[in-house]
Amino acid sequence: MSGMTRGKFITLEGGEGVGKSTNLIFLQDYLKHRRISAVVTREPGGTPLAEKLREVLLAHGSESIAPTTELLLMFAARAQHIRHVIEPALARGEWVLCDRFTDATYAYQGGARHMDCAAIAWLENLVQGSLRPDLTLLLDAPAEIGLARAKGRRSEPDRFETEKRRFFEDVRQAYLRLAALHPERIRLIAADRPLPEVQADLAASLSALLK
Ligand SMILES: Nc1ncnc2c1ncn2[C@@H]1O[C@H](COP(=O)(O)OP(=O)(O)OP(=O)(O)O)[C@@H](O)[C@H]1O
Ligand SMILES: Cc1cn([C@H]2C[C@H](O)[C@@H](COP(=O)(O)O)O2)c(=O)[nH]c1=O
Repeated sequence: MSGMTRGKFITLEGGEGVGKSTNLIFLQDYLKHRRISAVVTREPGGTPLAEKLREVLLAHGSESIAPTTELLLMFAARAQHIRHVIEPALARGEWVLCDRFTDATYAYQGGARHMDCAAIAWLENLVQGSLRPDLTLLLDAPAEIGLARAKGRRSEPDRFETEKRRFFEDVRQAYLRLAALHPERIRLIAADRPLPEVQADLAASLSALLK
């Protein structure tokens, strides 16, 4: 048996354009300065097959994707990601910084598509076993702020980004309910502030795990 200490699993969550990708890079640098190697990855995606599923999930196609199909594809991608990227990295003692994970499924498929949360919980147990994030950093901002930031960045909105405003408000409320339900794991961080302020809070949250 190896005496290797298992790495920590950190997820970043929040609605569209709140700053997850930007701040993942910041957190990777923060850890690097403390000599902690971290794998940065994302969902849906993170392996070649999971990235193909991401393309299917985000593309506009002639055939609409049923909510159940969407839910199952999210978990199919996650199963690959856990098996080929997340678990091996944690077992090697590396940290994993992941742009979205299962809280996104509760927020988008549960909160906004109104899929049954008990079904999501069943799939979560099937696909993840006992794997849960050690810490989740939830970036919170009014939907219109995140959508405006995302619009400024990309020319073509993806399948989710063309949903109606109500969808993103439901996503935000579902995330806030998750934060209230799991205060021991989820740190709520106001993302509608200048980046240095957001990053000071992120660093403080992460530093608690380094003690
Ligand atoms: N606190 C902030 N203040 C102002 N602009 C910000 C802030 N954080 C991020 N941005 C900018 O907003 C845009 C979206 O940020 P980013 O791509 O990191 O968001 P995201 O949450 O990863 O988006 P998506 O959900 O679409 O993947 C980028 O142009 C980024 O530079
Ligand atoms: C993991 C996960 C993601 N989604 C949605 C949320 C976003 O709209 C897209 C991913 O694109 P982004 O670049 O991260 O914004 O997928 C979801 O609906 N359910 C999930 O479990």
